[in-house]
Amino acid sequence: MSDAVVMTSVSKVYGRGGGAVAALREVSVTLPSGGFTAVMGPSGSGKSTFLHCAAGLDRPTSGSVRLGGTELSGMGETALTELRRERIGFVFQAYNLVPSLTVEQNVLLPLKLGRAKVDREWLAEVLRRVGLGDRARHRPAELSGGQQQRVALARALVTRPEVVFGDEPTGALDTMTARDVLSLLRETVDALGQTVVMVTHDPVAASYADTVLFLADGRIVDALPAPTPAAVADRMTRLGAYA
Ligand SMILES: Nc1ncnc2c1ncn2[C@@H]1O[C@H](COP(=O)(O)OP(=O)(O)OP(=O)(O)O)[C@@H](O)[C@H]1O
Repeated sequence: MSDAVVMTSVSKVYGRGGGAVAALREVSVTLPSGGFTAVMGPSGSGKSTFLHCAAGLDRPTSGSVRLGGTELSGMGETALTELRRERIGFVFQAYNLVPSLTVEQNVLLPLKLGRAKVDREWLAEVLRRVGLGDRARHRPAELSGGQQQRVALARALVTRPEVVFGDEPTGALDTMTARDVLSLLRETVDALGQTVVMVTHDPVAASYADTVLFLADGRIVDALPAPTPAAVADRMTRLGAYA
């Protein structure tokens, strides 16, 4: 397995002087290509900061982040924006769909913005995989929350990104719908070899991953392969997350 993301001694400090907060402290980790990694930890442990630094949405204060061999630190804003658009997919808790556009137009948005050619066959396959093959001309308001998140996932996949990053992608969904979306993420890893990195608070959601990384106070303190919901919840309890 090659490496999708390699972080070396990544630190992130917000603010300065007495009010400075160290959100990440010397984090070094390799996220394997074709793997599904979940990131958990107590509130304020640095999960979002980790995801944002790994995905080039935020810059570390020090350390190195490499995506498929490309060093992100030192890249200019324009190059970084282009890299995110072409090589990374995002799924957030809020679906961030454009209400006036159809499902298909929303999914095609990253390609239009990047002036990239549309591969109609791949578009059809992505829509079919997320179960929206017959909804291409619908608008977001005509869809359920779970369906809207599946549109967001299709939009993330359409550029064939090296990594899909999810920040609480199922946070706004009810339990059954969340499982649907998680199964779909799992399937993109198993069937398409997609690399997925997801921040979550939910031990059940984390159990869909190959490995769970645990953050505490800005450090990776544990990694759990082949996670079960019970094992994840147990580690979280030991980190004091549910105290
Ligand atoms: N823009 C910012 N300015 C200052 N401090 C920040 C900023 N963003 C995050 N922090 C601080 O950095 C630390 C890590 O925050 P982060 O959002 O990464 O944690 P998290 O684990 O994602 O938390 P949660 O689970 O509550 O979303 C926290 O102490 C937070 O208050």
